[in-house]
Amino acid sequence: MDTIFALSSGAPPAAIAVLRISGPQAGNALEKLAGRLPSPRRATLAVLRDPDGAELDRALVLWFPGPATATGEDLAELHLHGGRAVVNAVERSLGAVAGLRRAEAGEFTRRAFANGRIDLAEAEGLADLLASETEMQRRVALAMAGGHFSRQVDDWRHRVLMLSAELEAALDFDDEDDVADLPADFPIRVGDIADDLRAWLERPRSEMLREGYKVALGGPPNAGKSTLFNAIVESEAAITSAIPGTTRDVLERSVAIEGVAFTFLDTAGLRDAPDDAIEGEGVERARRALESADLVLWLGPEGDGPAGAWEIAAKSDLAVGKRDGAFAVSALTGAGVPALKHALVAAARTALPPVGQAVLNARQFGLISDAYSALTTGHVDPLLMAESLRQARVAFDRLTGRASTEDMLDTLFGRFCIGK
Ligand SMILES: Nc1nc2c(ncn2[C@@H]2O[C@H](COP(=O)(O)OP(=O)(O)OP(=O)(O)O)[C@@H](O)[C@H]2O)c(=O)[nH]1
Ligand SMILES: [K+]
Ligand SMILES: [Mg+2]
Repeated sequence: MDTIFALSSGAPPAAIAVLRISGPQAGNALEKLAGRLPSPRRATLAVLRDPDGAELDRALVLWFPGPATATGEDLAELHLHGGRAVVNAVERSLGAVAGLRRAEAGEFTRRAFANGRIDLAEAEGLADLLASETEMQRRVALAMAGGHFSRQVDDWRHRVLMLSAELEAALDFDDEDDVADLPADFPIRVGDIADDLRAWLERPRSEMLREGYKVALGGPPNAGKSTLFNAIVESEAAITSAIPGTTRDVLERSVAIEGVAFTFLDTAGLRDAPDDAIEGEGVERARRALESADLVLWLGPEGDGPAGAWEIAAKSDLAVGKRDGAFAVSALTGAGVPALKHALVAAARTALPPVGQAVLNARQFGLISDAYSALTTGHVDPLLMAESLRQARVAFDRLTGRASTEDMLDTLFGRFCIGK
């Protein structure tokens, strides 16, 4: 097993740069640079020297003997002065120690997983935590990284395992030529687990957190969609003009409002007889975008928008289309825009997971669905039921990584930066 090292803090220059070393040679490497091995788990001031004895830096060093460490291996940390040349020089000296090499992306975390320090669901949560950009993403990722979901999966797995064991016992006990019956309370107990799974399947999904709450602006040409879009995303992203049919492609902008992630879509004006084939294609794309959105802001005639759309009375400064039940906004003066944004945040929050609640990503959703299908087949034959229970257990094992493929691990750990 190689010993790996990498810069685990941000890019220099910075006040401090943290280099991590993990693996069987970590202690040896630290001793070579610092002259001696400090007491475990105590920050110690040390002069680091290269193999020729020349001073590299004066640094805080930490020594964590394995296996009770973040990676499950011997681990050392060097807190250096965060200059590019300092980091380069120390990395050069580490590279010269036999058995040491630079870490690949996510390799520290992968070792933590391989050594059972974290499970797969926690690793996924960690990846999301590092990638999180909004307050809401951070909180959900933290809940996943904290093992809440993993504990839940372990509970399901344990319950299914108990049922399997009881079933095996019942099958063994039975006469060879007699047909065994399911224990009486079985359907109820299997159903209880299935109900739990369904509750998780009904939760909002993590893609929604990552991509944000999707809001599309729709309506006839010149309704003021692009101008309102620009006002909401606070940039001149879309071209606006007095010419109907200005917007052709669907334009996307992701922004966070009050800590909630949104993706806004500006679309071509809908009309039945477009000027040309290009506008016609634009109208097609607009219709698809409106269908795909979580919410549509409709800037057209009352009742003409898609079901569930919010009616927007745009250009309120002109006092043309004022009407009840519609948001009056003027993208030109800004009137009504803050109120609209506020209402959007409230709507997004109800559609997004509550604070601190863990959510499923696409992979987890698929596996929970598999387990759910296996447990809702309604088998009364004990042998078939035993097989269903086994299938559910396989899905649970894949969730926490008890059973996982190399491909999947490569994909997951490749998401991390080097040094994590
Ligand atoms: N007075 C006033 N004019 C506005 C307002 N919003 C947009 N306009 C004008 O309305 C015209 C059309 O605006 P756009 O934002 O291009 O309208 P659109 O719905 O995106 O149009 P298409 O992309 O062609 O479908 C432009 O001349 C804008 O300046 C507003 O709030 N008040
Ligand atoms: K226009
Ligand atoms: Mg437009």
